[in-house]
Amino acid sequence: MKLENEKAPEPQQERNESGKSKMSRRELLKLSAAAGTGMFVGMGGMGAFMSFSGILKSSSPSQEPSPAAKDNQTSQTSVAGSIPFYGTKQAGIATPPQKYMCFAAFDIVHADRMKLEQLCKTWTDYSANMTAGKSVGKANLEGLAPPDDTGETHELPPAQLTITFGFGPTLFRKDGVDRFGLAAKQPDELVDIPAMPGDALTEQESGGDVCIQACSDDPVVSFHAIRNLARVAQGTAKIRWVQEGFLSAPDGQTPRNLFGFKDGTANNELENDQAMERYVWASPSNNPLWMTGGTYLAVRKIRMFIDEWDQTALQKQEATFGRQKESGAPFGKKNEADAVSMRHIPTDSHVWLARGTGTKLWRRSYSYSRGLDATSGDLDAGLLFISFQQSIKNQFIPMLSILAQHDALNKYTSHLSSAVFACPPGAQEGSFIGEALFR
Ligand SMILES: C=CC1=C(C)c2cc3[nH]c(cc4nc(cc5[nH]c(cc1n2)c(C)c5CCC(=O)O)C(CCC(=O)O)=C4C)c(C)c3C=C
Ligand SMILES: [Fe+2]
Repeated sequence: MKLENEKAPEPQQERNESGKSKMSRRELLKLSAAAGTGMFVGMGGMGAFMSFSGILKSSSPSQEPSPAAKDNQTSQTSVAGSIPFYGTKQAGIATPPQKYMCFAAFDIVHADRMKLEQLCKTWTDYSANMTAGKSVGKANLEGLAPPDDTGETHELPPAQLTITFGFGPTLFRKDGVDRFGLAAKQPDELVDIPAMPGDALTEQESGGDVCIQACSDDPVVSFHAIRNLARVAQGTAKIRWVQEGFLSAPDGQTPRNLFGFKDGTANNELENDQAMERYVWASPSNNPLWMTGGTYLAVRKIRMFIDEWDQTALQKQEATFGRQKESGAPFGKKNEADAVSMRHIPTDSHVWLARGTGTKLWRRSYSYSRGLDATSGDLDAGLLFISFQQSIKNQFIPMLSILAQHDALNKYTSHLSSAVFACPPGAQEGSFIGEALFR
């Protein structure tokens, strides 16, 4: 492979980077009862690496929030175990990953800009309530209409629920049509991912006008969020594709993917405001104003052939990633947090290739399982890969392209879904998600 002759960015790697119901779910339940109702350096122009400290933490209610989670605590009273929806940045991006995710891509089913705007208002209101552990809509206790809230979370705490919105390229222009008069506002960064070698994408499970990522520490809470946002959107938007995901790790440790490897380690290098500004948050210099404080989300549903992987020798597994399985340490090092030494890892390994691009992504991926693949008799499982970055064009696509061509991991994976979204900044109380886009 040609890249073997490339000079790896070794010196930089070697640093020691030692209608609004404001009722709580409980209150609603009591009322119901009373009523009798039950690149390689240079590729993206980003060669510098940031120093870092600390390790990626899985979430827990007692945990010190990340810088972005703090942003989201400025304008709203915090309920125990909750992450406020309102804030300068959307929650669910820099927020330490919760245990369960439900991700949905929606199609807007009409071309009425006012209805779209109204939906964004309603989604904002619903999201603020759900993230605070409250029910949505009206209770309809007289029983003549279905309750607005579907009810499955009534006694449950908010479980650190975050709800994150993104706008896809087709919201701005679809088949050459500017359905909502938003075409002029499409950011240059919001470009489609081109076809990659080895892609096995299906159109029905790719793209989408809007995405919603609901993450929490309770699978019912995450599902309920997407279900109720879809329910209230009826007639305006419908789910195009959806995927649930899970991850688990002891507090303070990096979760492992379904190949048994710690996944997310290198996010450490972005856990400081300077690095997040450089690699993740949209740069004001080349973005429309409405994206200030926003970022870009790339998602790939990637099947992992776990049956074949489980027949693969440990040495080969480790060489595929360039990290040790047990400790997560890079080759030639002892600890997970030790600096990667490029000369110790195979040039077709996942880490060598991803790191060699010279850029960084903020990854927030979840494992998924979809039962049995009836044709092969194998488990149908994989990774809903999600990353946030400043540029789809200069960070995500170049990296994906290198990986798609050369990654040893490709023998064990297949990409099934693909989409990109522009995630606007957070909404302030009294405003709504994406408001600046419509002004
Ligand atoms: C386009 C970007 C990436 C895709 C697609 C991707 C798929 C993918 N990754 C793993 C498992 C691991 N990835 C790791 C590191 C890593 N991966 C990417 C990007 C993509 N991964 C980056 C930018 C990095 C960091 C590289 C670095 O700078 O060191 C690791 C190693 C541990 C870690 O740092 O997280 C693992 C393990 C799978 C299984 C997968 C598709 C199914
Ligand atoms: Fe990866």
